[in-house]
Order: sequence, then structure tokens, then C-alpha cells
Amino acid sequence: MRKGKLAVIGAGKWGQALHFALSQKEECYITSRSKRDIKNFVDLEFALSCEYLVIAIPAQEIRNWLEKNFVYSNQKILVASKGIEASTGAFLNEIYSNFIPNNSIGFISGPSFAAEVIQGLPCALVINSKSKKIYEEFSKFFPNFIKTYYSSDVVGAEIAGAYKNVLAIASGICEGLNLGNNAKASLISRGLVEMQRFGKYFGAKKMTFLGLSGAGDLFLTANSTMSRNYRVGLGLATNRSLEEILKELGEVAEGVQTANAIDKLSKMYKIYTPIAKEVKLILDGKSPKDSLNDLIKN
Ligand SMILES: NC(=O)C1=CN([C@@H]2O[C@H](COP(=O)(O)OP(=O)(O)OC[C@H]3O[C@@H](n4cnc5c(N)ncnc54)[C@H](OP(=O)(O)O)[C@@H]3O)[C@@H](O)[C@H]2O)C=CC1
Ligand SMILES: O=C(CO)COP(=O)(O)O
Repeated sequence: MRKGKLAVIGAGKWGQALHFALSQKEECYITSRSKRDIKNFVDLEFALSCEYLVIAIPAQEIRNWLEKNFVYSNQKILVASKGIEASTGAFLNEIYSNFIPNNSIGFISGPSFAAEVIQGLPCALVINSKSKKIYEEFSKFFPNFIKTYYSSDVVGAEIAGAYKNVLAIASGICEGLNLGNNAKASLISRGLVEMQRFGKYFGAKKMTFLGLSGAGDLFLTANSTMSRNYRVGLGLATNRSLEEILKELGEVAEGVQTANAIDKLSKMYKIYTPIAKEVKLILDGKSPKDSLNDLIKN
């Protein structure tokens, strides 16, 4: 029996911001592993009984979470995570397809710092789904301060959202090394070309990378200390250990694991991804200055 209509699963920064936004027009519930003092906080069983679910847990945790917790009862799902599974290189839509039919799931993408959404500041986002009905149903829940667009390019949006996190790390490194505005613009624009090349291999549409899900989210994240991934890059440039940076961050920086996933997939399918490769090497201990030299030389 359904206990409610709409619920967010995962009460991290993004889950809470989406819960705030979706509560403007509809009674929206939220759940997380640890109980939080948030209006309409419910237990997992209650949340899972809702017809519409927004899932905002880190990409690396999703498979395990679905295996342990998820029971499909015709819910419609909107995935809010941005990452690629590092252990397998699987895209999130592939993982979810083991649990939920394609025409019942959508993926939200675009430039959206949780800290701004939770203040009700305006933004434009994309709901990507093989089913336009999913877009129509979920977009009705979004408040007036969020404009929603539809796209059927699920894999393109997913790759763009995941890849930009790796490029945000690179951009943070660029800033931390004081390489200047020219270098950062070069890095971001070559990064956009690189993620589009990677996406093309998996059937993504070029236009997705030029719109909100690609350029929009990349320009946002690779230019601001509000981005956790960018801050990881800043820390790496000053030779701090990854462990220390992530401990201080205390929140997920998806680019760290996604760099491993992209490296795995690029090697497997021989895709030329020089920036992501250097980010992975820096995360593994290479000096950022050596990476810069190698990027310029090759
Ligand atoms: N923050 C932002 O601005 C945006 C984030 N995103 C994406 O949304 C996703 C979540 O990010 P965000 O909310 O910011 O991250 P946070 O680090 O703030 O929160 C992560 C959330 O995931 C939950 N969680 C962690 N591990 C597990 C697990 N094993 N099983 C179940 N739940 C788990 C945590 O639960 P618990 O409370 O129980 O510990 C917490 O609620 C990421 O993929 C991110 O890239 C997308 C757009 C914007
Ligand atoms: O995806 C985001 C904004 O669109 C958030 O980026 P960070 O995870 O780097 O903070």
C-alpha cells in the first residue's frame, strides 16, 4: 500500500536541496540511513512505498544499495547522482536497468549547486529518460524557480554529469597551481571536447555536451570553490594527500572514483582521454607539475 506520493532517498546535500524544491508544490518525504531533523523525514519502508522516488545517494553505493534495499513495486524513479561505477565501469542507467524498467526511470542533470537550490535560486535542469511521460510526470513536481527540459539522451547526460566532476578536479588543480585564466579556459574547452569524444563512443549525442548537462554543468563546476570536486583539485595542487582532502571535505566528490572508471573504460575501448588520464595519475600520486608538462607535450 502506498503511504505517500513522492519521496527523496538520501538526505545529503543534494537530497535535502531536492526535497526542499519538490516540497514547494507537493507533500514530499525524505529518508536516509541516519535519522535527520527534517520535515517529513520517514523511514525507508515508507519512502519505498511512494509512487515517485528521487534517489540521491553516491554513485559508488548505488548497486549495493539497490541489492540490499530496493523492492520494485511500479515506482517511478528519478536518479540524481552523477558518477560512473569505478569497480566495473558501469553507467548508472545500466545498474538501474537490473532493477527498474527503462520506461519508469529518468536522470536529472544540469548546473545545480545544492547550496543555491536550497535557497530557491533559479536554475534550469534536464530530465533525461527514454520515456517522455517520466519527464512530464516528474517535471510537474518541480517548483517555479526551476525550469525543466526534456532529453532522451540518457547516456549522454550521465556521461556529461560524471565527466565534468573529473574536469572540475583538473580545473581546481589548474587554479591551485596559479596557471592563469588562459590555461583554465584551455583546459575547460579541451575538457568539453574530451568528454564529448568519450560520450560519442557510447552513443551519446553531441548536442547534450553543448547544453545544460554538458557545458552548463562543466562551466559551473570547473569555475567555483562551491564545487567539492574543484576543491579536491585545489588541495591536490598544494600537495595535500587525497585522504586528508576527502576527510576535510566530509561529503562525496564523485570525480575521484569516476576518474578511475573513465581510465578503465578508455583503456578498454582505446578512447583518447588525456585530461582524465592525468587526473587519475595525480590522484594516484603523480606530481601535478609533471602532469601539466605531459599534457602540454603530448
Ligand atoms: N551537492 C550538489 O550540489 C549536487 C550533487 N549531485 C550528486 O548527488 C549525489 C549525492 O551528492 P550529495 O548529496 O551532495 O552528497 P553528500 O555527501 O552530501 O550526501 C550523500 C548522501 O548519500 C547517503 N549515502 C552515502 N552512502 C550510502 C550508502 N552506502 N547507502 C545509502 N545511502 C548512502 C548519505 O546517507 P546518510 O545520511 O545515511 O549517511 C547521504 O545522505 C552525488 O552523486 C553528487 O554528484 C548532483 C547535483 C548537485
Ligand atoms: O554537480 C554539481 C553541481 O551541478 C555539484 O558539484 P560538486 O559535487 O563538485 O560539488
